[in-house]
Amino acid sequence: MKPEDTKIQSLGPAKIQNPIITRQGDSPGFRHFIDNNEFVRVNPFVMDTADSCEPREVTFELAGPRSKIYFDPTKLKAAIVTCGGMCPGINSLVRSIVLQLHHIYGVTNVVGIKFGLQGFIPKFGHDIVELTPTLVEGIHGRGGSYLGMSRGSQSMEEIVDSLERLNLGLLFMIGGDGTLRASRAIVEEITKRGLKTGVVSIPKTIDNDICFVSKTFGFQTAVEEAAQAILGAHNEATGAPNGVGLVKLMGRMSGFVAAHATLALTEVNFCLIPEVEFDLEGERGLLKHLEDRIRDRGHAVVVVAEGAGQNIFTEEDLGRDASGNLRLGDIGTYLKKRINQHFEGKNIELNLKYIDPSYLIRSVPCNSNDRIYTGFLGHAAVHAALTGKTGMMVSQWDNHFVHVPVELAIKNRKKVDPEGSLWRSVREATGQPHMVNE
Ligand SMILES: Nc1ncnc2c1ncn2[C@@H]1O[C@H](COP(=O)(O)OP(=O)(O)OP(=O)(O)O)[C@@H](O)[C@H]1O
Ligand SMILES: O=P(O)(O)OC[C@H]1O[C@](O)(CO)[C@@H](O)[C@@H]1O
Ligand SMILES: [Mg+2]
Repeated sequence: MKPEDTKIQSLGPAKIQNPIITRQGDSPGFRHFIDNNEFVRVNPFVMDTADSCEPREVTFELAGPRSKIYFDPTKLKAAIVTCGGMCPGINSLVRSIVLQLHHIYGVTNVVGIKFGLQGFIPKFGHDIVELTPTLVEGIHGRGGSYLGMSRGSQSMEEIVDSLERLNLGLLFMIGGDGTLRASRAIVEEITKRGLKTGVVSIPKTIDNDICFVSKTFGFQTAVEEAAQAILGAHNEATGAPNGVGLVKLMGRMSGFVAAHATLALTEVNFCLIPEVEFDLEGERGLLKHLEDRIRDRGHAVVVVAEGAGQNIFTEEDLGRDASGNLRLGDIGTYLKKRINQHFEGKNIELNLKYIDPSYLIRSVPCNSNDRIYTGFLGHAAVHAALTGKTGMMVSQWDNHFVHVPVELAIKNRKKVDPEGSLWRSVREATGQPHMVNE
């Protein structure tokens, strides 16, 4: 990676004194402004979590307030949109952005776009909501999404028409990889039209699959919920003769939720994720190992990420969702059927209990750590946006809050490295072998 790859796009020179200076004066804690040339060097070893992001010395622009800003806060109108699937902490993040805009910068004209990118398209008829501190006061304790979200492709021209019609100077986009791609397309259209509207994104996904983000907000809460399902599965498995608790967890292309939830309880005997191939049949297959485990210990817990074992369904074309994401074969119910058949065939009694917490892990209110985290992200996003930065996302990467060009974030998908320390820990905690027949 070259140093210019981490350079952040700007709307123009920042010439206005940051109102923090007049509002807060020269008080301790408010003295430090980040110089635009302040970059932090990140540990190249953490790169191994970002699939094929080369492990080289890399620096990112440090997040935080600048002494000069680009926008005049009294004339600025900003909007927030939340896209894709839900994630714990979305409301807390929206609140953090609104309060930071109002109280720290004096930007009082803030609106919320309802139901993701649909909200920009007039034919859907969604209202634009005025986001005031009073309105967002209590939303951080709520699960779900106050603004609503959606999938589905929308015309970039119509979206930017809306930005113009609404007279927006700033757009905060909260979403996953698809949203980051959409933000890039919006910035392209804005640039084509010569507009001065900034677009700053905040990465959101319980899958935790975005490059250059150590952990997405809400991930920790989702893992906590997933761990509850595993606890239930373990209780069921130990409470019946030859009990098997089978848990399916979200994780389309990356198995971070399954891997972390497995480590959270260490009651799991087999953890299956999209990044690691496994066979069902044969001497080294899952069924044989599960049978051995049941014979030895009389109970077992299996965790499967929804994107695992998709090679089984290659014959079926399940199509794509409205946003173009591949639809997955249902590995959970498939495994349930195949495990039951296997034990029936061997005449071994089996009590399999299937648990699919599904949307429960992402629609709950976030925990305190994720609330704190969304607070930091919201503050960092507002600081960056007011300075005139665009085409970027804020991120915590290698313990620093930084600015990452969207272009760089969407180059790859972050995945569990089958050769890395996370997967090694899972293997150690479960004791599961490499389940592929040679
Ligand atoms: N290449 C693209 N260009 C323009 N818009 C896109 C692109 N990819 C996705 N989008 C739009 O971005 C929005 C969000 O995308 P998507 O539904 O894939 O969710 P996401 O942001 O990836 O979040 P999640 O974490 O839930 O997957 C959708 O409205 C989708 O149509
Ligand atoms: O059913 P929906 O809302 O399209 O979303 C499901 C997907 O969204 C995620 O929660 C995040 O991308 C995935 O884990 C899951 O596959
Ligand atoms: Mg996505």
